[in-house]
Amino acid sequence: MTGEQGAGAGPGRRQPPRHVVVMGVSGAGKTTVARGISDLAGLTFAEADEFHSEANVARMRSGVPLDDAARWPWLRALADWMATRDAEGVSTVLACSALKRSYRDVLRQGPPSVDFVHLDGTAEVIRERMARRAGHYMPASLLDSQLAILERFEPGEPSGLVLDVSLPPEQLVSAAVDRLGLRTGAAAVGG
Ligand SMILES: Nc1ncnc2c1ncn2[C@@H]1O[C@H](COP(=O)(O)OP(=O)(O)O)[C@@H](O)[C@H]1O
Ligand SMILES: O=C(O)[C@H](O)[C@@H](O)[C@H](O)[C@H](O)COP(=O)(O)O
Repeated sequence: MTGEQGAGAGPGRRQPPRHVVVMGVSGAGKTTVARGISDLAGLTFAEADEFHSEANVARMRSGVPLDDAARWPWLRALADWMATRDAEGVSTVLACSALKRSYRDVLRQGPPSVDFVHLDGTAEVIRERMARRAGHYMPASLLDSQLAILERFEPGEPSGLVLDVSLPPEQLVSAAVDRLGLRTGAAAVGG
């Protein structure tokens, strides 16, 4: 599906594309929720993990956390991806850790506007999910370093939506779509 429908485009009533980043530590449910938003609201989905260099993936696989220097080119590539889709009139939803304010600010430099949804929850719930998840390069041992650097939305930062990871995925998806006003029908009517 493309973002045109999700953006509520109609003849003479074209809405600007929307860009949503579902953020949080590894295992929080970003991929699950971002895919659900894509399916429900018609935004084009991307997985930020797929933008990492081979060197970054090898580093995480070996249990060494990324540092800022390893993340800046990755974040700029993600911002560019959103900006390019925006220029095409396509709305997007990205699953991306975006753990620090400065990382989110790089993403905000891409398209004209970005909405963040933070999937926040306890280390216990997330650790248990990571342990059960099969076939992913990210070792559960890196969760501690992710939680240590996580910066929640700060005063003075453009506000974002915070959702509790312990809710079922469908509830998280519909809460995000409703609260961000992404429902295809609603957007078209409002358009
Ligand atoms: N809200 C949820 N409730 C229960 N399990 C979930 C929920 N969201 C995701 N999961 C499961 O937790 C694991 C991690 O989810 P995933 O979407 O891969 O997280 P992330 O992309 O943030 O690393 C997966 O096995 C997924 O099926
Ligand atoms: O900045 C980072 O350290 C990585 O991007 C990291 O945050 C991300 O979580 C991994 O790529 C694992 O992927 P998942 O978040 O999908 O588990």
